[in-house]
Amino acid sequence: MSQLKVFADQNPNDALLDTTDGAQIAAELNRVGVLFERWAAPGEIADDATQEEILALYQEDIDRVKAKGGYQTVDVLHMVPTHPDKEAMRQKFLNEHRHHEDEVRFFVKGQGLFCLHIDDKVYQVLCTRNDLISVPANTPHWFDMGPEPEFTALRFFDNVEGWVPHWTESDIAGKFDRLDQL
Ligand SMILES: CSCCC(=O)/C(O)=C/O
Ligand SMILES: [Fe+2]
Ligand code: NI
Repeated sequence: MSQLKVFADQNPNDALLDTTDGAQIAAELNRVGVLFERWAAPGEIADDATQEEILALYQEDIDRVKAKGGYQTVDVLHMVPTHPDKEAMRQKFLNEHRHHEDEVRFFVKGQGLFCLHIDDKVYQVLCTRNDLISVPANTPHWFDMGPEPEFTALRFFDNVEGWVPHWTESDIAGKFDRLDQL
């Protein structure tokens, strides 16, 4: 189930808000410029569905998001607990970073924890199946896929280079709970 926890950035132990209500999650995030949507499932997706099949299933929504945000490319990131580089990939996303473009992700399957550092707050957003999140460009954030990652996500990019991080060098991410500690 999707979840939002909000913390003061200096106090990782006491959540100011903890909700699983989709409308409240969207409203709280919208207040700080983050888009959160829950999409209707397009039907069952086979475990062995190809990237092309997944993109075709969501073509209408993809076209809408691309047109609205001016995104050029979309890819499908598929993570499984048996991925040989899962620990290295987890560590990479776990360091606080920014992108010079919006971070727009849609969860086709599985889950992941986005942690957004906005002003003096940290917004921990557990995204699950059918969730879209759009984080404005240059927002400091980190992401935890957990020790046994399992998700399929659409990633929208406004450039052809794809994923480009700019590390903040802050150690804040290490002070907050991870996906396996929620
Ligand atoms: C769910 S897509 C992988 C995470 C990612 O691309 C990112 O930038 C996390 O901050
Ligand atoms: Fe990111
Ligand atoms: Ni930069």
